Amino acid sequence: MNVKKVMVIGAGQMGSGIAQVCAMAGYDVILHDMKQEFLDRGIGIITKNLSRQVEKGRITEVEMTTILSRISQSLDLQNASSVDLVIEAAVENMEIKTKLFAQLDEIAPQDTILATNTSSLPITEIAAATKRPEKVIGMHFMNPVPVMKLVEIIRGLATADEVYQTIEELTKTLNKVPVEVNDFPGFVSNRILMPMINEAIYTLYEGVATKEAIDEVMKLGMNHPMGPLTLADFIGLDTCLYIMETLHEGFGDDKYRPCPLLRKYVKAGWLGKKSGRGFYTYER
Ligand SMILES: CC(=O)CC(=O)SCCNC(=O)CCNC(=O)[C@H](O)C(C)(C)COP(=O)(O)OP(=O)(O)OC[C@H]1O[C@@H](n2cnc3c(N)ncnc32)[C@H](O)[C@@H]1OP(=O)(O)O
Ligand SMILES: NC(=O)C1=CN([C@@H]2O[C@H](COP(=O)(O)OP(=O)(O)OC[C@H]3O[C@@H](n4cnc5c(N)ncnc54)[C@H](OP(=O)(O)O)[C@@H]3O)[C@@H](O)[C@H]2O)C=CC1
Repeated sequence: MNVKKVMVIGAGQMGSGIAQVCAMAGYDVILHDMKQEFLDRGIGIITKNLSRQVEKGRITEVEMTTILSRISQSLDLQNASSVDLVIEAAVENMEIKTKLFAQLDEIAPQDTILATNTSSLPITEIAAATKRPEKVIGMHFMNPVPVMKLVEIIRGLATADEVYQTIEELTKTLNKVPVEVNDFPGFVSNRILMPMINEAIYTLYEGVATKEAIDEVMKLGMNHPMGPLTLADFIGLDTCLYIMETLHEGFGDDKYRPCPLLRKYVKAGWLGKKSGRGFYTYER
C-alpha cells in the first residue's frame, strides 16, 4: 500500500516527535488532539526542534517552512476519513485506546492502517476493538523520537503480512530501524527497561542511596546516557507506572509490582519533566 497521508493522534511528547519525523520524510500529516492548547504545545516543540536543525546548518529556513506546511492540525477525529495511516500516540490507557480505535474503524477508509505507539499494551486487544484487526499493528517509537533510531514493530495475532511489510518499509523511509517483535506485555524494550527503572526506584525507596548516586552509578558504571531516575522523569512517571501495571497484570508475577514510591509520585501529580517535577525539578 502506498502511504501518503498520516494522522497522528495525541500531540504530546511522542505524538509531536512522530509528526515531525513523518513531515521531514515528506508525508502529509494531520496532528490531532483534544484541545487547541495541546496542539499549540506540540507544534511549538516541533518548531523548536526544527529551528535547532536550521541553527546547526542541517536544514535551511525554506526547508523548515516546507516541513511545517506539511503538518495540519485537527480537533475532529472525522479528519481520519482522508488518511492512509493513523499512528495513535494518546495516553497509555487501554480504555482510551480501544475507544479511539473503535471510532477510527468507523471513520477511516477500509484500507487505512491503524497503528498504535503503545509502549506496553496488547496490540491484539486494541485490534479486537475494530472490525479490521488485520490492519492493526504496533509501531513503537522511542523518546526522543527525532533522535532515537529504533521502532519496535509489533504484530497482533491477526496482523496481515502485507500490513507488516508496509509499516516496515515506511519506518525505513523515516530514517529509522524497524525491529520485529511479538505481542507480549511490554514487548522487548519495556519488558527489559522498565523493571530496571522500577528497581532503581525501589533502591531509592529503601534508602540504599540518594537519587543522584543511583543515577551516577548507572551512568558512569554502565555507560547509560541517562541515569534510570532521570530517564523515568524523561519518559513520564505516569507512563512508567502504566507500563509496570501492564507487566504486573499481563504476567501475573509479583516481580513486576510497581514501587509504592512511583505510585505516590504519580498520585501527587509529579509526572517528571513534563509536569515540572518528578525525582528532580525542572524549569518549564
Ligand atoms: C518508554 C518507552 O516506551 C520507550 C522509550 O522511549 S524508553 C526511552 C528511550 N530513550 C532513551 O533511553 C534516551 C536516553 N538518553 C539519551 O540517549 C540522551 O541523553 C539524549 C539523546 C536524550 C540527549 O543526548 P545528550 O548527548 O545528553 O544531549 P545533547 O548533546 O543535548 O543532544 C544530543 C542530540 O539529541 C538532540 N536532542 C536532545 N534532546 C532532544 C529532544 N527532546 N528532542 C529532539 N532532539 C533532542 C540534540 O539536539 C542533539 O542533536 P545533534 O546531535 O543532532 O546535535
Ligand atoms: N514517553 C515515552 O517515553 C514513550 C511513550 N510511548 C507511548 O506513547 C503514548 C503517548 O505518550 P506521551 O507522548 O509520552 O504522553 P503525553 O502525556 O506527553 O501525551 C499524550 C497526548 O495525548 C492526548 N490525549 C489523551 N487522550 C486523548 C484522546 N482520547 N484523543 C486524542 N488525544 C488524547 C493528551 O492530552 P492530555 O494532556 O489532555 O492528556 C496528550 O496531549 C503512550 O501510549 C505511551 O505509552 C511510547 C514510547 C515512549
